[in-house]
Order: sequence, then C-alpha cells, then structure tokens
Amino acid sequence: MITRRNELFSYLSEQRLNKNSIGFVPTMGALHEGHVSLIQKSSSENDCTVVSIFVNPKQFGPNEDFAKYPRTFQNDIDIATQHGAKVIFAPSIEEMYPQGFLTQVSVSSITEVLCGAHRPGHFNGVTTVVLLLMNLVQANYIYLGQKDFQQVQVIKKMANDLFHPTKVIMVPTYREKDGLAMSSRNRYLSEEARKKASIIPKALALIAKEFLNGEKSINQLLKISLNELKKENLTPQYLEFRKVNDLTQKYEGNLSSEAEAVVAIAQIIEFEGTSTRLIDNILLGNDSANTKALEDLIAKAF
Ligand SMILES: Nc1ncnc2c1ncn2[C@@H]1O[C@H](COP(=O)(O)OP(=O)(O)OP(=O)(O)O)[C@@H](O)[C@H]1O
Ligand SMILES: CC(C)(CO)[C@@H](O)C(=O)[O-]
Ligand code: BAL
Repeated sequence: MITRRNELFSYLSEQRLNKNSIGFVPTMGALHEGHVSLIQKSSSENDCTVVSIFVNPKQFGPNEDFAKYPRTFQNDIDIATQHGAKVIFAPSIEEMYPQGFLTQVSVSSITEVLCGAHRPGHFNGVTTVVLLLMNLVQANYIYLGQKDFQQVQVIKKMANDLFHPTKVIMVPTYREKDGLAMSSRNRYLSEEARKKASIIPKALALIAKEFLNGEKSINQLLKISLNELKKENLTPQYLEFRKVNDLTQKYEGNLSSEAEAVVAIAQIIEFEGTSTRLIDNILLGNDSANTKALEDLIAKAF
C-alpha cells in the first residue's frame, strides 16, 4: 500500500521502464463485487493494476454523506490484492490537496443535467480528483463503472479535451440477485429499505422489457416505469431518457431504430428517518452487448 505521491511515482516509473502496461481503477473504498469486476478486467488487460482508495471531500455537498461514507480500509486492501491489484494508492487528503491548492477542473454542460442538477459542484470535485489521479498514475487505461454513467461521460470528455493519453474504459454494471446495482451506499439500507430498493431495477427492467418488445414511445415507457415506482410510493429524483453521445439532450417522442439512449434514474429511498440516494441506468440501442445486459437485468428483476 502506498500513501505518498513520490513513492507511487517511483514504483510506476519502474513499471514503465520495464514496459509494463498500467491499468487504473479509482475508488472511494468500501469495495464490493462491482469494484472487483473493474479490478479483474484491469488485471486481465494490464501488467500492473493500480487501485486508488480516496474518499474525495471535494465531490460531496455540505449536506451529503462525506462523514458517514463507509470506510472499510483493511478489508478493501484484501479484496483489491486478492483480485489482482499490484498497488493500492491510499493518499491522505493533504497528500491530494496540499495547503494552498487553488485549482479546479470543470467540464461544462454535460455536468449540469441528471446528477449534476441535484448535486451542485459534485462533478467539479470528481474531475478535479480524477485528473490529479490520472496524472499521478499515467495509466494506459482507466476503468470506470457504467453505474455512474454520467461520470464516465464527463471523465471521457475531460480526458479528450485535455489531450490526456489515458484511455477510458467503461465496465458494465454489476448487479445483485434481484438486479439492484451494487453500490457502496447499499450498506446504508436497513432490511426494509433494501426491499424497497429492489423496485429500482424493476422500474428499469420494465422499460427494458417493453423496449425489447418493440415499444418506442418514450412517454409510454416512462409511464409504465413511474407507475411501478408509485406502487411503493416512490417518486424518482429523476428518470430520464437522454442521448448517450450528448447528455444535455433529452430524448423525447419516439425512439428511433438507431436509438442510442441512456435511461437514467436517481431514487431516494427513505425509511424510518434514514435516506439513501441510489442511481442506476440502462442503455437502449442496437448493440448486442446492450441487449444482453437488458436481458440479464430482466431475468434478475422479475
Ligand atoms: N455495481 C457496479 N458495477 C460496476 N462498477 C461499479 C459498480 N458500483 C460502482 N462501480 C464503479 O466503481 C468505481 C468506484 O466507485 P465508488 O467507489 O464510488 O463505489 P460506488 O459503489 O459507486 O459508491 P457509491 O455508493 O458512493 O456510488 C466507479 O467507477 C464506479 O462506477
Ligand atoms: C471516480 C471516483 C473514485 C472519484 O472520486 C468516484 O467518483 C467514484 O468512486 O465513482
Ligand atoms: N460513485 C459516485 C461517487 C459519488 O457518489 O460521490
């Protein structure tokens, strides 16, 4: 485990000298099987996989869960190494943001919709820390989960606009038995709240099922899904169809046969005074990998 930037630099310089390819998996810890799928993919595609564990204060709003974010450090180290991580980089806050740090990295427009509209400043915090980490690791590839689809698009844009040599790879969402996307925040859910949360994959699976059956009307697809959520008295913070290649654009009307849409949801699960915000999404399109992911979700959710 490495905590200092200069130590990481020395270790990775040697890897590069030996022509070892570097894969990078940034995380905030509290590792679960979703993270494991990223680490395994990186390890199977690179000689050296770096996993970072850093709960980044800059991406949490003042009323968000920075203080209570789950921290399971020892267990994280075991999981990451068991699944192929060669290095775990776990810096302190001061190591990442030394005194006098004044810079912010900001991607515009695509950060102002979906989660960005509800978490002001969140993506600036994400892009700032991810660029710092990408500069430190100088990986060939960075692996990010589809669960945070908007985050992937924002980081891709940042890397592209700033001519960053690291290539962004998106890894499919890893799901629980009932289809719920694995997430560190699932640990906040009591047994009852967890039961309630299983409606989220169901709401997406209903859209997936009707889409695969040929339904093209977005209003109709939204209606079916919102009705399902309503049965549990749930109203999503957002449930939207957006264009994959330009998240600023909402899909409206009918989906075309070449539709490349993301259906993204954020749902707050409230139960006995606790409140957990969960996100998820599915991709609708012609791609066979997408279709397979939809079929898998449907099989789990029903
Ligand atoms: N179920 C999942 N499948 C695939 N990748 C995932 C999954 N959950 C998280 N990831 C990815 O793991 C990386 C690190 O995420 P992070 O440490 O924030 O975990 P998380 O489970 O997303 O936590 P949170 O509950 O805070 O959203 C991100 O690229 C994220 O998209
Ligand atoms: C990419 C990331 C590690 C940056 O802090 C975080 O946003 C996450 O875990 O998805
Ligand atoms: N996985 C996204 C990080 C966050 O919600 O802050």
